[in-house]
Amino acid sequence: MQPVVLVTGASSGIGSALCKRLLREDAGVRLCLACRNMQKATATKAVLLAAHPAAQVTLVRLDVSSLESVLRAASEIQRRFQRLDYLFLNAGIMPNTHVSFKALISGLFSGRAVHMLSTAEGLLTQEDCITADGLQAVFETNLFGHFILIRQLEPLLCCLEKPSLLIWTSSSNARKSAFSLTDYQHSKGKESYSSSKYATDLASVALNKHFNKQGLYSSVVCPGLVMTNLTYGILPSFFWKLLMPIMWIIRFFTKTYTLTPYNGAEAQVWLFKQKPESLDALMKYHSCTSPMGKNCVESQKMDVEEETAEIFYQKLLELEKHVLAKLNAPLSPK
Ligand SMILES: NC(=O)C1=CN([C@@H]2O[C@H](COP(=O)(O)OP(=O)(O)OC[C@H]3O[C@@H](n4cnc5c(N)ncnc54)[C@H](OP(=O)(O)O)[C@@H]3O)[C@@H](O)[C@H]2O)C=CC1
Ligand SMILES: CC(C)CCC[C@@H](C)[C@H]1CC[C@H]2C3=CC[C@H]4[C@H](C)C(=O)CC[C@]4(C)[C@H]3CC[C@]12C
Repeated sequence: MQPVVLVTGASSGIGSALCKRLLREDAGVRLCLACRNMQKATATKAVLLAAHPAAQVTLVRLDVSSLESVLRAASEIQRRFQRLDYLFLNAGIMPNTHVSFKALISGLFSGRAVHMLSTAEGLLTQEDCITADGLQAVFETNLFGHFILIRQLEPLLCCLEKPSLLIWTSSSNARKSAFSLTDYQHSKGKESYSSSKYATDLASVALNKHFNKQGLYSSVVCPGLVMTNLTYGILPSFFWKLLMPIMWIIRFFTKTYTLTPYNGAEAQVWLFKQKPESLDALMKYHSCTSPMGKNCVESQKMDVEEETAEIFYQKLLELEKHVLAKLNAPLSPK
């Protein structure tokens, strides 16, 4: 039986490149693109089919920042498929981002310049907003909408005979100090992106603890710095034009400047080829690119305590109960 693969945020950037690469790896995969914008999704599907005319590619409408949309998409997916082998939790936002040029300039002359340029530590702040569900938008999009999707799709994901794999797109911008268990939606701070990506790392660790015995595994990837709509949104386009030659030079100092969506998807494609049971729950898998453009995957231990991951997981379950009750929806599908 050909594997069934669902990719959220497949309509552009890393998600779209991932879909192309998965079909190149195995033209028989049954790909489902879960996207909020069906026009963009249809265009991506057409590009995929142009390269692989016999491929099985379907679309499902999914807005991870709307719980109603997540529930609707989950029941549609359950209607279409009997199981899911890989679930790529890739959709994400980094809205209204400001760069601290003061921190950038002083950082460039410090011993931590390369670290700063690969993690953006101390450089970025975001203005977040509240969704129609009453949740912080970055938290709901990057983490919680995906968490509810997983919970709703449990019947398709949990099978002892044939394990399934969740693959979260995290970031090297994920930072423990940006996250707080008492404000896990990051309503009070200005680093909602860092916080939400650290939250994905915690969630992945906790999901492994709770679901490995049911045949479901979870992993985290870092695509590196990739030029996509998300990054182009940070600065005006003329700035990026000026910066591009510098970005290629920075590649000589760090492997994390993967720059193209194709390169950024390296770790996701690598995970697709691994046995879920063979992966280490506490590792993060990084896409890396050499100055000459050669790709590889490197693993690094996450800065996560299992106890914190468990407390956070219990908080997510509480929030799930609360929001589903508000929507009159059952906790898990029949
Ligand atoms: N670019 C980078 O340097 C890095 C990116 N990442 C992560 O990679 C992931 C992909 O981002 P990237 O490819 O860079 O950026 P893009 O903006 O190109 O892609 C983001 C994707 O997520 C989708 N999306 C956003 N919000 C929602 C939503 N509410 N519901 C459903 N889909 C949504 C977008 O849909 P639409 O096309 O409709 O906008 C798009 O397909 C993100 O999680 C990002 O945080 C991590 C590290 C580095
Ligand atoms: C090229 C430099 C001389 C100037 C560029 C300054 C900034 C605009 C960028 C420097 C570091 C960049 C980032 C680093 C990490 C990325 C992270 C992994 C991610 O998930 C999203 C994008 C990044 C935050 C990215 C954004 C632009 C920089 C801050």
